[in-house]
Amino acid sequence: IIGITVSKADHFAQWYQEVVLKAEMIEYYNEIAGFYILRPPAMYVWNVIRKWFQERIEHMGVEETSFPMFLSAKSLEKEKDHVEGFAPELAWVTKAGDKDLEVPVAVRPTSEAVMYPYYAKWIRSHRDLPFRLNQWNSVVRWEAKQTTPFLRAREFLWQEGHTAHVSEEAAGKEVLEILELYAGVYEQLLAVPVVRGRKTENEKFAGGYYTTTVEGYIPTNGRGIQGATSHCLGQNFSKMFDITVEDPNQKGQHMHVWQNSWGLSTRVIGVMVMIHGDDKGLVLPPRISRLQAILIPVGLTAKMTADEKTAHIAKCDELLVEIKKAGVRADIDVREGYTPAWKFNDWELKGVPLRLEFGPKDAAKEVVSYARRDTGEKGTVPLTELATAIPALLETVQQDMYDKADKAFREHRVVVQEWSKVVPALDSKNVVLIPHCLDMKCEDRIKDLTKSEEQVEGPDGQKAPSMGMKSLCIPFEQPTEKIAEGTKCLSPECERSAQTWVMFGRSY
Ligand SMILES: O=C(C[C@H]1NCCC[C@H]1O)Cn1cnc2c(c1=O)CCCC2
Ligand SMILES: [Mg+2]
Repeated sequence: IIGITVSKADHFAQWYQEVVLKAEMIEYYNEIAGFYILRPPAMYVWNVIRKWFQERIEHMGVEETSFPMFLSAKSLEKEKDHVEGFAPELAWVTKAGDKDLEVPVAVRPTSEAVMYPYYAKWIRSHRDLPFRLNQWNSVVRWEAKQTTPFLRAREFLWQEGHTAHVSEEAAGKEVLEILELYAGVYEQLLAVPVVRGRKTENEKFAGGYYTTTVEGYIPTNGRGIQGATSHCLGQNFSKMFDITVEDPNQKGQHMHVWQNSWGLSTRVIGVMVMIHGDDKGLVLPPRISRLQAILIPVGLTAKMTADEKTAHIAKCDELLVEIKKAGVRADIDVREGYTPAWKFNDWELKGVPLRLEFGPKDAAKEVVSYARRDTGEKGTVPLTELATAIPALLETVQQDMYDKADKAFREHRVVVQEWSKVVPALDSKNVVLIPHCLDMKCEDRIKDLTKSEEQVEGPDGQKAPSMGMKSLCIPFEQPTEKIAEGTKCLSPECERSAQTWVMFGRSY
């Protein structure tokens, strides 16, 4: 095994591809471009997320469903106004065997059009509300852009929640509850800080009413990245699909239900890899790592007799049993023919949060030596304290990983009130908070005005002029700095008054 051949700072895109491959999270599906195989280390992360999220939405009263993966052109027709933008991404099945299908069917890119005709059938009375279904599945979007593992694939795993409510308030409450769960997936499981906010009109889901989002930050290139979205659809889809109930407030009247839809995908794994990884490879937060600690016997030199070696390994096995009994997902590496140094590199590449070493010297001192994967810090734990010290150490790693990422994001989230300072801030890997008018065209112009000649390596590894900045969100938590009365939108071409602070940045 050779390690990562490029530095994260200098060749981020290549570094990322090598890490996900060599840490055995991903295999390229070479038959067809844009598809990836998720291997056990990645599926383990996804399953921890799924269990955590599933338990909490069940607690909210969301039930699970499974709809067909194909949709008819007819039902897509209903969404035509906002789907046309997406049409190029639709994959179609036109034949079965050697026979053409009478009517071609599309592979679901998302399931609104699949599900909502049945919502119209099932939801009749306001007593059926709130109506809440979620499905865990995969969707296909035939991306034209360069694909990359986890972040942009032509098929990805996600969950898609689709709910119906009697009022805008009830829908709005759930939008935020779900958004907070998405923030929890990032902050509590992946040790990734996110900013919660609302998408601007430019960036929201076109078919919806408003979009709330959790936004991440990649320190290596200073880009923002959308982490997950929770949309209020308003009554747009219930009008398209005629989902009505009798109006509880007006006898004999019917009302269109208020709907939400919310999704989180395997993209979250890519975000975690990009933020925490280093030049030795993957760095996994303990809470989502299949293996939290790897015990490596050391000091088994030629001087030791075979019996002494056997006795030492037996002692290691005892320690492993005790560590696992304490709830730690641990294993031992007794592979023959590999040096401890080789093993250290291999497990560092795979991102195991804690390495434990046990040799004759440790045995004599009645300690286990450890090395943290996130900071490299080394130390020892008395054999008598394994059951408490190892879990505590893992919790410290989890928290320290979060704190480090949170500090990096906070330090690179800067309030800017002079236009001339914007591009320099972006070029210094910041996202910016600027007073903005919220006009869509003004936002488009800002993207053009902030392209800079500086050649940087894009996600595809090619050098290109750095892109202009997009709005990432209107943060719910606004900067403490007030926007003084009469303040104008920061764009040099805009005379409108500023409405609010908007977070802008170069992004994925
Ligand atoms: O998928 C959504 C909205 C919604 N879908 C359900 C989960 C939450 C949220 O993503 C938006 N969207 C994105 N991308 C596409 C479509 C689309 O509707 C439809 C056509 C193909 C590409
Ligand atoms: Mg897309």
